[in-house]
Amino acid sequence: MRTPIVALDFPSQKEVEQFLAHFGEETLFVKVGMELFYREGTSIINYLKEQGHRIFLDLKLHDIPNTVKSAMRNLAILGVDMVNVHAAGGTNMMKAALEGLQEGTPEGKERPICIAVTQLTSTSEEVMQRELWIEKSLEETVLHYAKLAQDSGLDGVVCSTLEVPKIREACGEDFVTVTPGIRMADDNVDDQVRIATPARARELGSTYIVVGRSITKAGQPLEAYKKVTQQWEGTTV
Ligand SMILES: O=C(O)c1cc(=O)[nH]c(=O)n1[C@@H]1O[C@H](COP(=O)(O)O)[C@@H](O)[C@H]1O
Repeated sequence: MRTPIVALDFPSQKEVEQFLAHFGEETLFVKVGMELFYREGTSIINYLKEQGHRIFLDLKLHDIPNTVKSAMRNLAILGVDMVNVHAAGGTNMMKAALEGLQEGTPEGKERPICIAVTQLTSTSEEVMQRELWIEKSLEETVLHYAKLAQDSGLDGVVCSTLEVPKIREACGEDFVTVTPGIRMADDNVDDQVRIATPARARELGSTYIVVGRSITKAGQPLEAYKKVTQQWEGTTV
């Protein structure tokens, strides 16, 4: 069964527990980001693991290679399933991230999947060119960063669904594409720019979708989760 990765963008464990209570015994693939991790630290990871959830720890590391390597060694010890870096840190940093993860992964356990953020889904081509002084098109830039990530040995990238077909073509079917910026047709767009529905993400070939507010801010989170999952699985459009 395909499950969306649910972004647990909550201020503390209390709100996480209230949210997860809607799901009863069901285990999810969840994402812990900066907001929650900076408040609760590693205890939130241990709590979610004890409940049987799979975890994407989204801390988007971006620093000098030595610092990223040491940080990744510590994240690997936590036993999470997926971690990420910013591809803008360059190939030496991405290779160092992988080395740190390999060193920190406990004996007999699998190394967490390591992916690189290409261009945030909240970034438009116009802003990227005007503010960041990247002159290429957004699609070319994302594709270039994806190739850098692959050359560095990473398992995949975070990108928008819109860039997935080109990445698949260039990097192959096994290269993981994790796509946030997912919205149901009548949802608020909020701060996202490069968005798509779960159905469109399936058509375009995303490996995983990340869904936050469409589920976490819904009046009935379980219902919202089911609707997203059905579109993502292709049982509804
Ligand atoms: O790395 C990420 O997860 C990420 C990368 C990106 O380019 N865009 C993006 O939205 N995200 C994360 O995905 C989640 C999207 O949340 P919603 O916009 O509420 O669905 C947030 O937790 C973001 O931090």
